Amino acid sequence: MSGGEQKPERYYVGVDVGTGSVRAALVDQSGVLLAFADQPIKKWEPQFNHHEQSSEDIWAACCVVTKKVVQGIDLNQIRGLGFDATCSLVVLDKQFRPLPVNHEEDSHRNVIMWLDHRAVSQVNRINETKHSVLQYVGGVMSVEMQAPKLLWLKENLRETCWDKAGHFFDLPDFLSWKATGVTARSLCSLVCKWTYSAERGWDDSFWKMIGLEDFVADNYSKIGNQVLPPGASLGNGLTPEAARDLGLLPGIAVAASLIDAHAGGLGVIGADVKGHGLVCEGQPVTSRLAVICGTSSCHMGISKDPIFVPGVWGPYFSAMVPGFWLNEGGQSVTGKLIDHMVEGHAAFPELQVKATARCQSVYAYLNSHLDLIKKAQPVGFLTVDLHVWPDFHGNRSPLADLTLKGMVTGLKLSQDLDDLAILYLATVQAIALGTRFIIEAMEAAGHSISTLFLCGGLSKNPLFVQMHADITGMPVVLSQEVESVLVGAAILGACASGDFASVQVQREFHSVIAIFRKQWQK
Ligand SMILES: Nc1ncnc2c1ncn2[C@@H]1O[C@H](COP(=O)(O)OP(=O)(O)O)[C@@H](O)[C@H]1O
Ligand SMILES: O=C(CO)[C@H](O)[C@H](O)COP(=O)(O)O
Repeated sequence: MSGGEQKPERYYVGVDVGTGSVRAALVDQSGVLLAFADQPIKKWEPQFNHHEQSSEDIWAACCVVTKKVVQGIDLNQIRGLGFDATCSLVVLDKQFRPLPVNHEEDSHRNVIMWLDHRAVSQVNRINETKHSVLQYVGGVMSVEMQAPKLLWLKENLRETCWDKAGHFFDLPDFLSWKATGVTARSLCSLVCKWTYSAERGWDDSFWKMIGLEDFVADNYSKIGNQVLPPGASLGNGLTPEAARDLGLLPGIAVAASLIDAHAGGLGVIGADVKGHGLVCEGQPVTSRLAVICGTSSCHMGISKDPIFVPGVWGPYFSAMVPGFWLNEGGQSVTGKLIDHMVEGHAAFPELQVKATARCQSVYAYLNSHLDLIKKAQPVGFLTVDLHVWPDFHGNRSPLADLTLKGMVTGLKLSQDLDDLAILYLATVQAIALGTRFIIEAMEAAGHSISTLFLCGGLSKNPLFVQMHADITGMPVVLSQEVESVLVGAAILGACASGDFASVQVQREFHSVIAIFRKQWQK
């Protein structure tokens, strides 16, 4: 700027709580990520299909990573803070203390994780009601949503948990409460996981029909009766106590949160694609599908009018992009499945030794190993005799059948590194075929999708991205900013501060770094 004072830079902090770790980023006004930190979080699996976490452990990790990313920055320049998180269920008593969600009465473990499948009997009974709210979750409620888990707590932990409970939070809303003391819930969590309607609010008849009339009787105070759009500013901002914990100044704006997949969707779906020759250039944003690939994969497609896709969650109004309906397809375990297949193979110790010797991750090593053994054929052809059915944790979309199991066909007696590499490739291909299956269901119902926008941990794996391009036949776009989920969280903070008028930021905020196109024809 000539002749005048340079305006001080404005910064935003985004905090992303994934399944395995918490990440934070310091982001500037143009969406550039200036600092990044991550920290693992604890998980417990006390019995098969029971997955638990600790809200105190998660908050402590949020504090560690936030302090790290703001080191050396003038705290007065930090204008806003946004959180996103997995859609896990946090249980607190009337004084906001953690309550146990387990038979062992370990109150440290007060979070039922999103992938927990303990409430099978409860979700089956909920689905048998055929209540009209089910139309808005793809026709069938998933065991991973909150209503069946709440019913499980009432039926199984009546005295130790249910009767003492004062607050049930989706994890993203727990974090914004912890930062501000405001118990308002985000429209995103309530619409996507709790059957709330942006247009009609709670449906009393649903909760009465499934045996959770308690919530109606107390006017939904335990699950949320104040609902705000993602990015809305909460109360008076950061409380002095939370500011001390996080290493920030009290009073900075804190936003109503988003679920992690939705923050990723927001972080990539508006990318500026000008000049890349992509078919979606100049087309409505509804021709784009954001795919957020971490422990799970989530397929976020938006539309101007509601589209009912059997087996695909939604349509949800304004749950990700304001004014648009959202359909959310999903595969419950994708990153977790790849890790499971690779780490469980007899040749894994050998792989670890070889990858370490080359200072590579096991996945970078496997990708180069596949390149070596493919000879003249495209790498995808290495699996003509080996196939994986990827529903090791049930099928979220589009079959919506949690009883499905995984399958591998074409196994041989040998268990060397070549076999491991090919099994890994077949798993990645199975996941990409699952994405194609979801896209086909969405298109059959009325979506018209031409381009995929990927983010999340698996988007750092070029083989995973290429297989999505080969198998769907669509170009796959990666954003300049690899940590796009964190960009989504930071956008929330910018919106809460008033610096951005809406979470729908200008396209220039996120630019494209790489495009993967289909490499071979059948
Ligand atoms: N550089 C990488 N190459 C290959 N896979 C990766 C890479 N980084 C992360 N992943 C995979 O991504 C998954 C985790 O993604 P992430 O987005 O961190 O998950 P979450 O948000 O669920 O915690 C894991 O399965 C991990 O193996
Ligand atoms: O249900 C979801 C989003 O609606 C996600 O699967 C869940 O939040 C877990 O996310 P991640 O795989 O990033 O840990």
